[in-house]
Amino acid sequence: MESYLVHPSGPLTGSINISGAKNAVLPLMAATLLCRGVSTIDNVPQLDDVNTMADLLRHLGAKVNHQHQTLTIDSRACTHHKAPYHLVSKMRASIYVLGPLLARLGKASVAMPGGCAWGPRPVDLHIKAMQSLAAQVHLEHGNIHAHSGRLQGADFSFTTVSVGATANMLMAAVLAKGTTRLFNAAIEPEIDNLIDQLNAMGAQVFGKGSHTLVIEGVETLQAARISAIPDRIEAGTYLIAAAITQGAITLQQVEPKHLKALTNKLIAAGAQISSGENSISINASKRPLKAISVTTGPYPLFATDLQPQWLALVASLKGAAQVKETIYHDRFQHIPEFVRLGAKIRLQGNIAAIIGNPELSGAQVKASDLRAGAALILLGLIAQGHTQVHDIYHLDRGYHDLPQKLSQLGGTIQRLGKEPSIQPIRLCG
Ligand SMILES: CC(=O)N[C@H]1[C@@H](OP(=O)(O)OP(=O)(O)OC[C@H]2O[C@@H](n3ccc(=O)[nH]c3=O)[C@H](O)[C@@H]2O)O[C@H](CO)[C@@H](O)[C@@H]1O
Ligand SMILES: C=C(OP(=O)(O)O)C(=O)O
Repeated sequence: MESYLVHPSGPLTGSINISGAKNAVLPLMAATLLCRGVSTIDNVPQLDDVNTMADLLRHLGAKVNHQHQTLTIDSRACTHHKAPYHLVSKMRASIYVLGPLLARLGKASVAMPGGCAWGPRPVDLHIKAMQSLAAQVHLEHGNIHAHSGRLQGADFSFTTVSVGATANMLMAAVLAKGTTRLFNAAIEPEIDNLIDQLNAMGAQVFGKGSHTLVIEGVETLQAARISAIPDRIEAGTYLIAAAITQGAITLQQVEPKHLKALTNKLIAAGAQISSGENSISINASKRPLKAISVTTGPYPLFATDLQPQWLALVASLKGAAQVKETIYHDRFQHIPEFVRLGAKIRLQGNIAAIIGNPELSGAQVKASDLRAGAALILLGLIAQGHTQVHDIYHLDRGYHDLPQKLSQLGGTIQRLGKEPSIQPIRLCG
């Protein structure tokens, strides 16, 4: 099992480019199933999750080619409707093929993605959404089996704001007969990116950026070309890396407005932030930052995917703060690993109370999931001695060129080879 050896760094400095967003690319890839043609997606990072989705699309009959940062997906021969466990179990986002397969083939059989590293992640809203479009759905032997004639437009209200269920429903409804109205839809930038792609394919989706979406179903869609938006979570991780090391860096190829919730908190902590059209600079070198509390929430609130990294920051600063998680109440598997490094954190329900400790000491730790792994790397950059982060396959899911980008900023993390160890059970990503 490979690991990263993280060397303590001084303040990070310099400039890096941010990659395309994993969480945008995955639904964009699934949506290519809705047409019979050759689709192109630009700004696609080299990530394990992208490879997994490519393998899944190939399994369904597509030809997928990823060169440099461009993906071409030829979905003309997609006739298979089964997304098997060995692929779906690698990545929860595999559920994104449910809507497109139903819309295209009138049938889909997708293994249940199950729970993730930090606790339950239900798919009930995805299923109810498909049922509202007149699909018959039943669960058997760990699979979601769905079939339908042409899907029928309907009104559907999400009881919880769900990025994944909104995306799946959009992809199903664009080819449904009649009008679909979605209430309490997610407004994450990745949803807007998907809507742009669907409309470029000939779909009629209205209300982008609002919680109410109206979809006028069309008979067919054509292949289109779309670029994935910049990865706001990757960008946020590097901004926090600069903050934790009291550095000053610039990120290029970002969308500053997608990062407002984070940059506002960084400013409140005492960092200087300046934004260009597609760049953000942070300077955290002027004075020690203050520990600031955050509460996660759906966009445009503070992203849960930046919660472990923020928790790492406040764990290393003088002062007390709270981190409240409202999206995934159990997303705190990283705390015991932080504690190994000397962090002082008490968890009560979905609130972590932190007393900062600027004197952290390096240790052997384990990435419990993707962002938890990123947060441990950040702590390793400032802990005394070395920190070895194990189970880094999680990081390969979501951080393109992590060692190279950190090294461009003056940090050093070294990928260590496969040492004999017990193979972990890989849940849904
Ligand atoms: C590939 C991808 O884009 N993953 C992101 C996506 O995950 P994902 O799309 O899985 O997350 P959701 O937005 O669906 O989850 C939001 C909330 O809705 C609940 N829920 C969701 C679906 C459902 O059927 N029933 C239900 O109750 C979840 O338990 C959670 O409490 O959004 C999350 C929240 O921003 C991020 O952490 C993930 O990085
Ligand atoms: C949790 C994440 O991804 P996924 O939903 O694919 O597990 C993430 O990107 O932080």
